[in-house]
Amino acid sequence: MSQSKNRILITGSNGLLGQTLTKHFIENQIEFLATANSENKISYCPDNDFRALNIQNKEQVKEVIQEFNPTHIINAAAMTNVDACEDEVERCFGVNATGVKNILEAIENTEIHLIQISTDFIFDGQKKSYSEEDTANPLSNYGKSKWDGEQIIFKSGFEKVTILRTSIVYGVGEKLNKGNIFNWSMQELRKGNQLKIVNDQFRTPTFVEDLVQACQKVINSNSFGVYNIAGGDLKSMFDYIILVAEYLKVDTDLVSAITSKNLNQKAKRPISSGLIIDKAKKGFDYNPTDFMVTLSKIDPEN
Ligand SMILES: NC(=O)C1=CN([C@@H]2O[C@H](COP(=O)(O)OP(=O)(O)OC[C@H]3O[C@@H](n4cnc5c(N)ncnc54)[C@H](OP(=O)(O)O)[C@@H]3O)[C@@H](O)[C@H]2O)C=CC1
Ligand SMILES: Cc1cn([C@H]2C[C@H](O)[C@@H](COP(=O)(O)OP(=O)(O)O[C@H]3O[C@@H](C)C(=O)[C@@H](O)[C@H]3O)O2)c(=O)[nH]c1=O
Repeated sequence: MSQSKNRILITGSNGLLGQTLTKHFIENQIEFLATANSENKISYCPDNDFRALNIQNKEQVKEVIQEFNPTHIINAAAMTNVDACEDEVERCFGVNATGVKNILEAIENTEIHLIQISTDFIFDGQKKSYSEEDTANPLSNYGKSKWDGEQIIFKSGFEKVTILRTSIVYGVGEKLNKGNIFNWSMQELRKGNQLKIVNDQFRTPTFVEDLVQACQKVINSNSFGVYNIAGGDLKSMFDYIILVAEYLKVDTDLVSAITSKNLNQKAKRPISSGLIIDKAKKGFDYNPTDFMVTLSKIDPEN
């Protein structure tokens, strides 16, 4: 399928990934329809290219897909507040699992390629790093609901599906719901504020533009199956925020190490959930940007 004939439907277009996908498709003149639960929050997305879509609404999902008739759907819609998912269980599973079911039912008997975005939080963190073949054992409702979403896909037997598992997605967006640790820490450290950062959560954070490039490469190469898409380095969040301080050339003593117990987050999180990205590197030439370079890209002073 040639790229110019592609018509991409984005769900969750108001989120960080959804916004960055929208920007990419506008810049590359690729036909798209941006959809989100609430009104269009993206200043540069024309209202003509946007439709409200709640993926929990089965009929609405069917109607929008039939009308737009996409070649690809990128499901970037999710309830991503991990702690809120512990309290709002119905919405969490409704969006993250039933939403996926609704999309799958709407594309039954079509040639539409679904790209589903999933998470490192399907793992329990007992291993340091995870490949696509490792066994899931989610610790939180958020992780369970995203794993349910994956299982609905596996059980459907659909072949034109790609699951991209990613971790701590960061970048620049407008009016975002989910706070972003790197943008936030950059802002706080510049003001000279002291930060307490966990030294017992090890992650492979993902620059959102790398994730968008991965989606485009999946589309170009017709890659199906499960792929990990993340940054290249597994470090504790403390070590990552020290790098932010070094980038800013501020005193690294502003960053103090705490443990997850002190942070007192409601949902249980994996200790180490590194994602091994060799399959995507080999499969479609995925190549994440160096972390320090990504900091200069998200820096509002650049
Ligand atoms: N952020 C991260 O660190 C990580 C994210 N992921 C996954 O990546 C994907 C994108 O995440 P990200 O962009 O950061 O998430 P955001 O929280 O920034 O955005 C998610 C979007 O989903 C939309 N949404 C929520 N409920 C519904 C619904 N019922 N119907 C339609 N849209 C809905 C929201 O729309 P509105 O604003 O209109 O309410 C929101 O804009 C998600 O699948 C997430 O699980 C995976 C690993 C890490
Ligand atoms: C705000 C804050 C965060 N942190 C740490 C905790 C955590 O490891 C990291 C990011 O914090 P968050 O609360 O945003 O992280 P969290 O909600 O755990 O992020 C997760 O989001 C969902 C959607 C995913 O799918 C996961 O991949 C993961 O990215 O920073 C501190 O150590 N100190 C702080 O003051």
